[in-house]
Amino acid sequence: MLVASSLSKRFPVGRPRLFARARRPLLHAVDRVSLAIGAGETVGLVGESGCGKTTLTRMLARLIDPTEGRILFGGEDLAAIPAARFARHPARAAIQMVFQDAEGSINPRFTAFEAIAAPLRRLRGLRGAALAASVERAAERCGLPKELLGRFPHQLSGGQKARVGIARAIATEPTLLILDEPTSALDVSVQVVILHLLAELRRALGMSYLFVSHDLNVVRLICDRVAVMYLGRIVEEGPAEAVFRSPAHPYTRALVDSIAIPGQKRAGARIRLTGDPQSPIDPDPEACRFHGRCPRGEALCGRAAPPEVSPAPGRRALCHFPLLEPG
Ligand SMILES: Nc1ncnc2c1ncn2[C@@H]1O[C@H](COP(=O)(O)OP(=O)(O)OP(=O)(O)O)[C@@H](O)[C@H]1O
Repeated sequence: MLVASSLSKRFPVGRPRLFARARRPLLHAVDRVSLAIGAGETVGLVGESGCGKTTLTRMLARLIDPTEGRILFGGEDLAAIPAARFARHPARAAIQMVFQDAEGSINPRFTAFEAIAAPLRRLRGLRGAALAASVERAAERCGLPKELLGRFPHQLSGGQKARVGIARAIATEPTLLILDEPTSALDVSVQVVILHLLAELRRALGMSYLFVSHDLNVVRLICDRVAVMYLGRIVEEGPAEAVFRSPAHPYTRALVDSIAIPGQKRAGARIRLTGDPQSPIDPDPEACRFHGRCPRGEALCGRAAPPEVSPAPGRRALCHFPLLEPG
């Protein structure tokens, strides 16, 4: 349904140069990422802080412009439409985002009703009774009683605010929902309820999800496929269950080793990460980004970009020395 290919985002950093031709250093936040999200599919996106997850999701939702690459959606390359113009594009209603911080993403001066109504007004042109009916339908789907719609964010609990954020995102009946750590600011018990709500909505409305999370156990539970990011690149991708059971990339192995997976024993030695990641500023294009931190790394990894290997059908990893044995 959505196919991103070779998507990159580079930010100029450091002080602007006196001479326009002198190049500023570039921070490679997202580097040649390709990712497909099928209809009705839930794809998880994981990786440590600063690896580029938010930048990638913001490009896919066309909140920021990619430096290069394509985003095919509904037969059109969305990357070719400037972000400023995308605000009025029909696909804007079809791709919606749910943010981590429901509190910060809802205008404190808006009631719950107004927050949910805003995208319906802007993107669907609804007014009056039709607008009220759509707001109430979205709220009801998210388990928000009508009586709460007149309240301001500070008069709502964390769970209720999360429901407002989700209701606002589904109000325009999107086909793709991008969820950026949607439950990480919530208490554990509320997280479970919201995850159930999201699963139910996906089934009822047939949406696709791109689900960004730090919580690998949640990703494993709810995602069909998972993409693992490291320093701007997707280093491994495949069916969530298979990737978590037997990671091919040493970085994925280290991530999986850092969590306890209920009911699963690990064979072989654990991989523990040491050292700091490389700098994302003007990285060496001829080296693996994980080189220096990778326990399987050899001289070749610092000299040659890693090839894409396929450890099994539907799986891919970027590595010179993937772990191909079953975990
Ligand atoms: N506007 C910007 N200008 C310069 N650098 C930026 C900008 N936005 C993000 N970055 C850098 O891009 C890299 C990726 O950041 P991003 O927020 O996408 O990571 P993330 O994986 O979402 O992290 P987190 O999980 O902490 O939110 C980081 O090194 C960050 O400092």
